[in-house]
Amino acid sequence: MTALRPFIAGLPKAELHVHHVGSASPRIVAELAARHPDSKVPTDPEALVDYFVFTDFAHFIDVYLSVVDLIRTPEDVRLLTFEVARDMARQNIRYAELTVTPFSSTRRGIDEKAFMDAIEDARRAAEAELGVVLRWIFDIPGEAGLQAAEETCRLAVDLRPDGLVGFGLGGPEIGVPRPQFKPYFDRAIAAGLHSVPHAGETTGPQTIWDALNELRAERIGHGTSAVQDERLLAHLAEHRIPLEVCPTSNIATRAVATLDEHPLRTMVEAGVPVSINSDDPPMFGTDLNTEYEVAARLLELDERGLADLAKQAVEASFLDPAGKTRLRTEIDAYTAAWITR
Ligand SMILES: O=c1[nH]cnc2c1ncn2[C@@H]1O[C@H](CO)[C@@H](O)[C@H]1O
Repeated sequence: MTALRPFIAGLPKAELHVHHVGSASPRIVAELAARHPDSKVPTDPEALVDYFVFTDFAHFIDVYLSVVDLIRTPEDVRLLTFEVARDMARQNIRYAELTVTPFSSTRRGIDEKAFMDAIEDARRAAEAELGVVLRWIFDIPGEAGLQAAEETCRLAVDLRPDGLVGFGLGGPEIGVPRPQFKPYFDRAIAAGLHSVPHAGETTGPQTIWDALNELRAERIGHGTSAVQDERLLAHLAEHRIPLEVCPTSNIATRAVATLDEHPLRTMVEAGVPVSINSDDPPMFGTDLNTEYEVAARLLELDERGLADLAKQAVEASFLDPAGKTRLRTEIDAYTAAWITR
């Protein structure tokens, strides 16, 4: 723990890149695993720590999907979503755009309307009872192909829950070229959704160019390999396209070898807007507060620098202008009070 930890813990924060099922705490995962004993997921929270050690990105996705398989009823969905918000409230996360993969649930037989009701019910309860504002990004699980794309697009456009703001693309990048998803992103964008695909997490900068040019990305999930292409960094900086950076995730999935080699600093020095995120926090043994500590170390930030980072996430969010102003004001007031205390 660093000296900045208490400041970070109380800092009002927004999180833009965090997966729904990937946010399930060990307690919830263990509870669901006990409920569904045919699963290979351990029922003991301690054994889960070992289960969540990944040999590479493909192994991570296998483990992730085994946890996805524990979510089988609308009540599982509602419980998971509300509990995720509870963990956010404990960290003073005021606003989160949660990446939800409805296809994973509907293909397992959860009724699509019941699924939407479950997340919306949890969203309203989280706002009223915990003061956490949730919004959804529906992502295509890339490994499931165009059928998943079609289904995710249909669910997003036709069922469109009130909290839905964005359309994304997750999963592996190797063997899953971004351009094939263009028609689905076109439809989602025409329906008023923001385009936020993952790109450049496990493949090179061309994937990020494809996300920008073909999928009209407004933000990039990860974008780690952008630093391999100076022209791309300049483009992201000039067009103010933020990267959703998740440092510990990149180490856990072995997308980046060590934290000291993480390219966050190069991105910031190139003038690219960034937000700091936890991705799948319990699976990576982290949380957003820890990611802010990591960022403070990599970028050599003090309290004001951290407050600026928190405000960059607000800026990059899909909150309405009044909501952005409110959260920015809260961050400034908190920081001023801390510094003059
Ligand atoms: O870091 C990540 N990168 C890509 N996909 C991820 C990550 N974390 C969780 N998912 C999830 O993996 C599933 C399979 O495609 C999707 O549900 C996606 O949201």
